[in-house]
Amino acid sequence: MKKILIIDDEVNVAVLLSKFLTRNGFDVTTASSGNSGIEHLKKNEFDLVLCDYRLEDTDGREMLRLIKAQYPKTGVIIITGYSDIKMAVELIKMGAYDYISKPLYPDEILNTITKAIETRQALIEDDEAPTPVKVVKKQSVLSDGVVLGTSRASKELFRQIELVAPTNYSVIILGESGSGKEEVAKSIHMHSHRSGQPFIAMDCGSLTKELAASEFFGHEKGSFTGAFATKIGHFEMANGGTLFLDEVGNLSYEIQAALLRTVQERKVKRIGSTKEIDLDVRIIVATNENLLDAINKGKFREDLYHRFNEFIIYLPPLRERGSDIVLLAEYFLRLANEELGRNVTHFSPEVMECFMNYRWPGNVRELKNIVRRATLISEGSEITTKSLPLEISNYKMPAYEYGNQPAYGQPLYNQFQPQQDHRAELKEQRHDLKNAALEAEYETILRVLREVNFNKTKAAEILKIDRKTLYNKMKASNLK
Ligand SMILES: Nc1ncnc2c1ncn2[C@@H]1O[C@H](COP(=O)(O)OP(=O)(O)OP(=O)(O)O)[C@@H](O)[C@H]1O
Repeated sequence: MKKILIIDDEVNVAVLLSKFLTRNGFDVTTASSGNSGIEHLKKNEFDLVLCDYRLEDTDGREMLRLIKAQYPKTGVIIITGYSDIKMAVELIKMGAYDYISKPLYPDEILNTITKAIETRQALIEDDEAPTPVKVVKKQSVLSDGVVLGTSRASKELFRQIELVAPTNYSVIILGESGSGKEEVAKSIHMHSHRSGQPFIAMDCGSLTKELAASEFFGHEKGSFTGAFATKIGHFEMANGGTLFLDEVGNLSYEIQAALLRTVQERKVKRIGSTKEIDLDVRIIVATNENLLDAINKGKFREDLYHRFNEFIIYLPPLRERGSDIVLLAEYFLRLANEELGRNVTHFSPEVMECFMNYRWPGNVRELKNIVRRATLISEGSEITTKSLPLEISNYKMPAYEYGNQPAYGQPLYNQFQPQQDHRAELKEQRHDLKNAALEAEYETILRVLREVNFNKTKAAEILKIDRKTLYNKMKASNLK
């Protein structure tokens, strides 16, 4: 039986917790002060200590320091009366397994305790003593296939990811389309203690009203016409891990209400089932629209917004990320070479200058795409301006933005230089009809996306397809 020590000077809380944990199969000891807690620690070996932050004779930080020094394999969870992200991060860095704030939810406590004990067990088996919490890697370029960038904006972004990742806070990521919001969400997940659990991404923009509930909560076979088989919802799939809701502002008001209930109660019921499933899911949402505006217009629920708004990350557009453009372009060139079996080694200085000047309405997604196409159609080892679409190679910055110095070390690119569009050549490489049709579809989608600044809702309208179809086509042709 696993042994837990509760240190809390609020006797009612200690008694309630002790009864609840005993009922759930733990061997519980309580102490009403730091000193008596220390006495218990000297006499018995505990798997876990649940320690209140404010104690009459000491505080949670001191207790944590002492336990980590003298009983390094005992897990510590700190309980506080209010939620404070800075303190949470500090305690976790000092070696606390987690930090929970009052009011205490039984399921949350049980989940956290179980995980803390499992982690301790793994540590004992590996015969390792250090903190079970993963520390975010401090490298500046690549982590998990994500270019972290070296611009000031990227460094600040990284600092925020590092701050929030180890906590259980819900996060809102704000940023233009294609700026890398999903990559940020993945980084948060990968650097949290949930990294071994699923990361499930949902594009809320492509959910139809009819299917949304089923996608979120799942359904039982036969629960409505068309429910031919049991379906597991995204909440259930993400259990233990992170659920990422992209373009959350597009959800209907009704589904927002159901979402709020699920998040508050931490339980989910498949449609057509009476069985409640306990949930331990961290939620990260992303949006490229102003949710406060949506709240004012009655399109987004304020209570749901506050549930999500425990931490906000603003992701700057690519045009504001200076040196990152070079790093990203070089990274995408490597990816494209691998994917297409090419050996293009570098960009000409003029290309880099175009990249630095262009406004990138489609952000990182557009850059990735442009580099991939240029790699495909380039003839030698260098990507020159001939391989860029005219709108990029001919892009001229407004004079007030341009300044007098070349941006990338070499003479300014002459915008009147004759341009050759190699897309015709690319088409010639495609011999069969299916590829030609796909190529034409790709060109049309890309052109429309550019026209509407990569707004997928508008693009789907112009292309006369629904958002889900657009989303799938973008994914299939590597535009996503
Ligand atoms: N820092 C990065 N490193 C490597 N690839 C990146 C980075 N940021 C974005 N990308 C790539 O750019 C593309 C767009 O990124 P992502 O889907 O995360 O953007 P988004 O902001 O979520 O877009 P949307 O608003 O349209 O959902 C993806 O292919 C992604 O892999």
